[in-house]
Amino acid sequence: MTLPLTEQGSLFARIGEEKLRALLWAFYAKATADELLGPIFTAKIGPYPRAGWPVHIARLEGFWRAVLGGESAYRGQPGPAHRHLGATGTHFDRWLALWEATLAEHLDPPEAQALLALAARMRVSLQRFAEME
Ligand code: HEM
Repeated sequence: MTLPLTEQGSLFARIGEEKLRALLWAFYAKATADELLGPIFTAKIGPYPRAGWPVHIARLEGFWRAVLGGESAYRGQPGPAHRHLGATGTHFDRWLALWEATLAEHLDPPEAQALLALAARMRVSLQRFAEME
């Protein structure tokens, strides 16, 4: 992403693997319980926290490690993964609201703010893919 590498590195270093993992599980607990987002996630990944969730969260952990400057084996393509889900701007608004709430519960304000800004920036291109025919 566009933060300088040193700053990204320090973000992952400051948060640490355990907090990042706990944050992701907590976020997808909220997302799957949400009346708007839940059905989309459940249809694709299965009932939280079983079915495909441990694998999906491990994948997202790799994604966020890469974004935050940690070591990562993530080689996915987040854009295409959002095609044909039926997700619109309303879904992305809700996603970001739940992300913001989870960040506030798990991280200190500077890290929370940084992870919110990163997701808000990525939203633009992910939503473009989501709304492709
Ligand atoms: C800025 C907001 C978002 C970010 C940063 C994000 C990030 C990601 C990432 C990194 C993946 C993994 C892609 C891969 O397989 O390599 C993913 C998958 C997925 N996302 Fe999102 N996402 C966002 C918004 C949404 C929204 C609004 C929805 C709709 C409810 C959604 C639904 C999904 C689903 C269902 C998958 C699994 C796709 C599959 O396995 O085929 N995401 N997301």
